[in-house]
Amino acid sequence: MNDTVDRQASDPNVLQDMNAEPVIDVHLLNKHFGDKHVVNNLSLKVRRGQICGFLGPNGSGKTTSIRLLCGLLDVDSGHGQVLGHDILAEQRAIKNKVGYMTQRFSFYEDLSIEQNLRFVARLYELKPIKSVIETTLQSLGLTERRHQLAGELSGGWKQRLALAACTMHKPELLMLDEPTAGVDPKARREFWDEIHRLAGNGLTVLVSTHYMDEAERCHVIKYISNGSLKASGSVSEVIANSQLYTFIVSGARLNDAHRMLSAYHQVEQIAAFGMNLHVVGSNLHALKEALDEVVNATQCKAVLGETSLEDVFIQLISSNKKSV
Ligand SMILES: Nc1ncnc2c1ncn2[C@@H]1O[C@H](COP(=O)(O)OP(=O)(O)OP(=O)(O)O)[C@@H](O)[C@H]1O
Repeated sequence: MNDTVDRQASDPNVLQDMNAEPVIDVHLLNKHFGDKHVVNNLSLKVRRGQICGFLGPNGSGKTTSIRLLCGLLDVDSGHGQVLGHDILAEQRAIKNKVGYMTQRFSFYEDLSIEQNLRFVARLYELKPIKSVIETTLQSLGLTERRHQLAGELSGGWKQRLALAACTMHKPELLMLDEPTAGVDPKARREFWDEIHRLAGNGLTVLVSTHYMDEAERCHVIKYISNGSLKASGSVSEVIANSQLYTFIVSGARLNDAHRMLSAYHQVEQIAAFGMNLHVVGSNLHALKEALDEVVNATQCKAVLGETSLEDVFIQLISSNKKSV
């Protein structure tokens, strides 16, 4: 394979303009529901054309933050701009320029793709309606299925219809809330190819996901927990900043190695991956000491590997649980 293409595919930042103007630039946002502090001093900056992955455990406040940024919910405090509009005073202007795909995007199942799109086009008062629908059908490869009922579509085609519906008014910012939950890997890959194509044309995308492979396809990621930003940057920056070390352990007595390693406090994570164990810790010296003892006792082999984004997230989730 061509080296340049390969490098660009694995590092989306190669294609990024880090000097592009910020599309989301908000500071110290807070939102409570009753006595629950759901968004906690959250500051975010996302630049034009970036695909920003929004990650965090269930209930960490991703959906609520997206709704604050879209202008669908009022912030309790904080300030900033989305697409150059004040998030406190100009929510209507923001709503008009944002495409929002909710977690459970719903269609009229007994209407066709085309009829569903016509319904959305009327809501947005898009004109001329016929050509808007034709262009949308064409750009998302839906033309041949235009008469198919939405209720009969597979998960992947439903997502494509949802994407068509939330991009047909030509938003400048797309907010996608777990858009591919329950969609098969091939359809997810196609969906992400489409997201990259849209971003390549200047659309900015904020997308929440629990899938690590999707996080790795983002230009930047923001990890939140309890409504606060805990990690931010490109995938490689977030991994490097975690200062975690990962050893790959293999051998015939893997179960014994697992059991023994569990007793060491310096071993912060152990996870089985096929025929190997991934053993993670933040103190390299102490981790090596533990591994030396276990390797001697079990005749297993331990080699320093690469820390994955998943290792980092598991660490962030567990460290947050300990501090709560
Ligand atoms: N309208 C509401 N009223 C009261 N509590 C709410 C409301 N909306 C969200 N919450 C609570 O706020 C917290 C954050 O929810 P939110 O949906 O923003 O998290 P999330 O990170 O998107 O979660 P998930 O990954 O599960 O979708 C949760 O505890 C949720 O129950």
